[in-house]
Amino acid sequence: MTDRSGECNIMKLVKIVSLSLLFVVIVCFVAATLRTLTFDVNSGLQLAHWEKTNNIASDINQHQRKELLANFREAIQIPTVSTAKTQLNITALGEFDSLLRRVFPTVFSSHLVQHEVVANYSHLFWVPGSDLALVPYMLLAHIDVVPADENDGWEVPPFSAKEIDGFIYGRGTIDNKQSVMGVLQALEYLLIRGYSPQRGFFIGLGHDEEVGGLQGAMNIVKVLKRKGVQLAFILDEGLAVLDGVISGLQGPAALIGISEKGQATVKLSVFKAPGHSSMPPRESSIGILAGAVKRLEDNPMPILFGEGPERRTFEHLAHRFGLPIKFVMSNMWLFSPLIGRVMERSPDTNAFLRTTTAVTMFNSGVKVNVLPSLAEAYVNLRIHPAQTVEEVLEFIQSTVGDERVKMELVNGFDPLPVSSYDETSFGFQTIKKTLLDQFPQVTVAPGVCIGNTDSRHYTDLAKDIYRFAPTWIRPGDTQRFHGINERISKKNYEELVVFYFNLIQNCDIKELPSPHSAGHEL
Ligand SMILES: CCCCCCCC/C=C\CCCCCCCC(=O)N[C@@H](CC(N)=O)C(=O)O
Ligand SMILES: [Zn+2]
Ligand SMILES: [Zn+2]
Repeated sequence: MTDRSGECNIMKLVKIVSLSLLFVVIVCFVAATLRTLTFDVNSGLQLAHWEKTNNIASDINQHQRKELLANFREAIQIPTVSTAKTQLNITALGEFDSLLRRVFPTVFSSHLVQHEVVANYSHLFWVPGSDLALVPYMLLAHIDVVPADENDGWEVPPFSAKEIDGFIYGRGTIDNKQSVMGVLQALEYLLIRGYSPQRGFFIGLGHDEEVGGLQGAMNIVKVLKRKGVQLAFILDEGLAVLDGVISGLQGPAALIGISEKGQATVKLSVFKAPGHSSMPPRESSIGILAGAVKRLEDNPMPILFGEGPERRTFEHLAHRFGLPIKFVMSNMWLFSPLIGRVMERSPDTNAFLRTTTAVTMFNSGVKVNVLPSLAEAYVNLRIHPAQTVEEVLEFIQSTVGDERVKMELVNGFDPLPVSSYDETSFGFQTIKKTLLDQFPQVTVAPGVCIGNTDSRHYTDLAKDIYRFAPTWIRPGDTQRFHGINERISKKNYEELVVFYFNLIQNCDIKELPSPHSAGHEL
């Protein structure tokens, strides 16, 4: 027996020995893997001497400022809601078509622009370039929005486009009418100012993205395939400029989605013979299913942080963290488990770490005194780039661990391929240059888009697909996607118009400048 103080000393000794051992293990691990500890993996990403292309200045006068905002507000006021594949608001989609033709008269009448309506409500524009040797690119956005119920806690009616403190509120303001209107407004102003492109480009506006894009995006892709189109790159909705969202990061970060997570919807069901509620069995179909769902929530999929391209995000951002986080972020190969533990605490950062499991529908029962025969639940999973649909299904089966619960894959697809983002990547570097010219304070990094986009249907047309719009997201804003009080500042909407205005002109360069030449830092 040791006395109380002896016990403490022994504990202290054990702690010291354990810590020393841990230190030795880490050092050995470092030596064994023969890797160099670093502070910055983003150094050297510098390009210079961009061919001058954007000769048309992007200044916006007072009249245009009013005009572009009025056009945007009208777009928000049209409830182009998609509820299910067969439940689209076609009246609103028709109205939206008329709005586009009315507020962008130059786009619809210019001899430089070819336009066709696809699958009744989607739009495809083609602006041929003067230099046929330059491979065209494509800008994507979607017209439809998810439903919005004023009673959920909206400060203003969700289709009112009302302004509060410099923000326009409404469904679609950040997902994704800001891009639809921003791209066409930029093209309208470019054409009015006499622009004609050297590199041709397409614009694709889907009308059913929120329910999978099976009509809009898929038919636009068919049209393009028939024409034999191949694209240099595609830019669609997705990630954004995050300002104050990543804790510890100095300054805002523009995350350009170079991939997007996969998705699976799984139906779980339990069947039991119905009966009188006065003689219930020990377990009901609802009880069995509730248990299965609870086990899924209690046992999240494993943290895979560092095993997919999300690792590159933090390596690119590392130099914008203070010590010691900077050191940790620069050496993800060693510290990713530690970072994962911290990031899983918040839903938006957790989404980058693992395949997420969301129980989104639960149905059963028809009457208070009838034991229901059937209980059904739908689980929506967003698949981390290092996993597949098949692996996710195996995980669900073993976690549920109850043969009475039937599992059925409703639909699913694996994570999308990773697009290039190195110094020779035309699309990535041109988007990045456009961003840095406009927002020099921003750090640009590749990222994984946690939601899905229409661009996933375009993989046969382009090797490089990017998911990004320069929408500024500040703390609290991530919940506005598909949530209440979706909004964008008037200033930010103007910035989007300017971004697309400059991006289109920047794409006219024949090729990227060679890396490491002196000058403008990317
Ligand atoms: C280190 C990272 C910090 C975490 C910050 C979170 C950043 C959030 C920024 C943007 C939100 C992502 C929204 C992506 C667009 C989603 C588009 C969408 O809603 N798609 C639907 C429909 C479909 N096509 O499946 C979806 O359900 O995903
Ligand atoms: Zn969207
Ligand atoms: Zn959406």
